[in-house]
Amino acid sequence: MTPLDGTPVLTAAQMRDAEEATGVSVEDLMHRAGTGIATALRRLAAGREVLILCGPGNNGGDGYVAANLLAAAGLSVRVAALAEPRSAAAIKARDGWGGAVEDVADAAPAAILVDALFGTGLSRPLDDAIANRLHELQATAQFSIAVDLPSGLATDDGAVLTRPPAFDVTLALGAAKPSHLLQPAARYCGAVRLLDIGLGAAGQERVLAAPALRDPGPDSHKYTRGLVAIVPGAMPGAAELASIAALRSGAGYVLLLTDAPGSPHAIVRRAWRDDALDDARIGAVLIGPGLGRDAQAQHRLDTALATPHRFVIDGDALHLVTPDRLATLKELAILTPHSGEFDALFGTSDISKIDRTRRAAARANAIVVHKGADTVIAAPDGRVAIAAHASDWLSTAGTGDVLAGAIAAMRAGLPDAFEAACAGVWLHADAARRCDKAFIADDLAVALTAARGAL
Ligand SMILES: NC(=O)C1=CN([C@@H]2O[C@H](COP(=O)(O)OP(=O)(O)OC[C@H]3O[C@@H](n4cnc5c(N)ncnc54)[C@H](O)[C@@H]3O)[C@@H](O)[C@H]2O)[C@@H](O)CC1
Ligand SMILES: Nc1ncnc2c1ncn2[C@@H]1O[C@H](COP(=O)(O)OP(=O)(O)O)[C@@H](O)[C@H]1O
Ligand SMILES: [K+]
Repeated sequence: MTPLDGTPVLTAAQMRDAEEATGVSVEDLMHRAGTGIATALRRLAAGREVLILCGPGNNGGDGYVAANLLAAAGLSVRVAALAEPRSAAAIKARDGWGGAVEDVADAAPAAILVDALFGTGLSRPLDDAIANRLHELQATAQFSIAVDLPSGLATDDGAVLTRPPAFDVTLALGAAKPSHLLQPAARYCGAVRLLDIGLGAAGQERVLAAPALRDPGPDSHKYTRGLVAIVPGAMPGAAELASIAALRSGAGYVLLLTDAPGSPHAIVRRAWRDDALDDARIGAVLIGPGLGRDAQAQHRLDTALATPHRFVIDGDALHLVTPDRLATLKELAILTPHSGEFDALFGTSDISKIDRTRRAAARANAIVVHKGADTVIAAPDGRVAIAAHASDWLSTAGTGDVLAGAIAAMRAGLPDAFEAACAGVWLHADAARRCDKAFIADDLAVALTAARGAL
């Protein structure tokens, strides 16, 4: 049982290919999966009675294998099935289970509920009776665990076919799947842990991992640490938040282009002029937070984009550019749209958030940080990182400005724009986890120092 950070994310089809590529039989893979599940369950159950619900496919097969191993280890375990197993491997797994098989419809509850009904093979909504029974048994359990995926979730796009109960833990077999991370599905998974079954798969999509950042050394000075220039506009508070976030993420110098006074004093303030960005020491320019969408905003944006800097483009600025204009920038820009800004810039579509974000990155030749409770980061070269859920308390004004500042600091210090975007999203999420409920964006910006300190 390991955390998902940095591991590949595979669709159902990619899982099948990866399983085939191992050359290992379905039966042996099922044995590996069942062994991993049984090992995890022994720890999670801590001696309490376990009820494993087995479906007709290989997910159910995994459940039978685990049940058999747990019983052999002396644990109190019962099995309840929906229907007869269908695949050869699942039939063999059921035959290997020596105990009784109860009917899910009238099985008595247990302290530990294990959902091995459906995994990556679910193709349509569950029958109401099955879904209701799953909810009843989960509600009376002390602890609930889903094998591979909570039954009712689609695998590839975060869709909920039938609403499952919210599980405490989901054991992802072989690799994370998009629905472990994408909403609305991800909220039903609880803590997701990976069980290794020996797949060698590595696609271009990965779960976001902690960045490897270098601390300053004896030769460092404020400019080598990265100079971030921030272009404010109609709502100055947003640019102030971004400035604090950039400093507290480790930027050496933050230049806020305003003549309005403010704190902290560590922020260098200078009035905007059309030549304010003519400084080769500038490592990244952030424009968008609180910019407004008036003529002044458009002028500042056009003036800024005419310079050869590395840009982080957020908020209002995303309404004042086109993908075509972005694609002509000299340096790879980082765009940080929330879903409304994303739709305005790239249009709406039904495909998964991962595919939409990847296409947008290719279209604008930019790094796209598609925000939300399931932030997806994509690069034009095809790399994709998906952030594990951070904190629902991030849904408060100004947290996006903080993210933009953190990313700008990373962009000023790192040559690879995708890695910079990933590092900023990681710091922002970690800062949120360090804050109490009902934190405000100012607290989040301050918590970036601790998040940076933990790396
Ligand atoms: N294929 C392999 O080599 C391995 C698969 N593993 C397990 O197998 C799972 C995938 O196995 P399967 O492809 O058999 O899929 P599932 O076990 O998810 O079940 C699919 C079966 O249920 C039926 N079905 C789909 N939706 C239904 C619905 N709403 N109501 C009733 N029946 C429905 C399908 O027709 C199919 O027979 C993975 O999630 C994982 O748990 C592991 O054992 C590791 C190895
Ligand atoms: N429910 C949630 N769970 C986790 N993160 C969230 C949630 N809602 C919003 N966020 C994050 O909070 C930030 C909000 O940004 P944004 O919508 O631009 O806000 P603002 O413009 O007010 O700063 C983004 O980083 C987003 O990913
Ligand atoms: K399941």
